[in-house]
Amino acid sequence: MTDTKVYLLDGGTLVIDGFHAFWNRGPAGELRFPCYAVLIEHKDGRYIFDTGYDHAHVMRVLPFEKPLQTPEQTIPGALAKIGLKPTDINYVINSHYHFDHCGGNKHLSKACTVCHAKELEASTKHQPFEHLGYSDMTFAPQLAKQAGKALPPDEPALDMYTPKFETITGDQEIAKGLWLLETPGHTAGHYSLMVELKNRRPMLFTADACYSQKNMDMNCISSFHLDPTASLKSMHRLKALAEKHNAELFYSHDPDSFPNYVKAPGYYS
Ligand SMILES: Cc1ncc2c(c1O)COC2=O
Ligand SMILES: [Zn+2]
Ligand SMILES: [Zn+2]
Repeated sequence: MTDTKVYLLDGGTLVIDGFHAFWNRGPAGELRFPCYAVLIEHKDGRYIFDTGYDHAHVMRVLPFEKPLQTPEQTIPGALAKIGLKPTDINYVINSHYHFDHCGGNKHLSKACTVCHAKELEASTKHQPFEHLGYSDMTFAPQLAKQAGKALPPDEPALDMYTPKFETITGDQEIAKGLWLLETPGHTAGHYSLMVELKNRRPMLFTADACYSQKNMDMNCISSFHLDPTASLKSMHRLKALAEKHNAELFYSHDPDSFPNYVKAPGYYS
């Protein structure tokens, strides 16, 4: 059996204010942080966990987040760096459907889509204050049309149901050693991912349940959440899971840790 490999695909950066990164703590001021996708080469297929943001979408809807993204930091560009095409991806799993985690889904036309049932529902039926988060609906054009949500005028729409769109609930081992773990609060159906590997400690990808090591150390959640209390509980769950499984935590938006992460074409196995 080929060993599972994990590639981190650099997706460029965005800017938010320090009071968004560290809710009600700050300090204020621009904080530029990384976005990335996780590619897992597994014996059962190629999985991508989160797909970063679409530059054109951010410039249209949230230009104040000052996106910086080179062609190599798009999903097609990042995959090309390791000799793959978007159509080589068999599964795309989103931790949640905020625009900075699903902007690249539209390229993955041959991938089965997997998400938490509550997250799919939230993508069109959410609180008014979540409208910016759920502003990129290119991962689910059919749902966007039904909900009267905007889609880009000038690009071919993905068929979200081809080859398959699957919703799940609860903690699930979706393939040997690939664990989706419920960490709600930031959004209704937020998932974190733990990958068990042959030659190193498990990798526990927090997604937006914890932006950075500093958030964890300060016991301080980020902003943009649906339920702050649940969000804090999920951050504590991640800390406990990391201790229980001796897993290494990989944060979604940590400008201090990200430079030390091995990025594609390098990989973890
Ligand atoms: C990076 C970022 N910026 C804005 C929002 C989110 C983000 O992750 C989620 O909901 C928002 O309004
Ligand atoms: Zn988010
Ligand atoms: Zn995010």
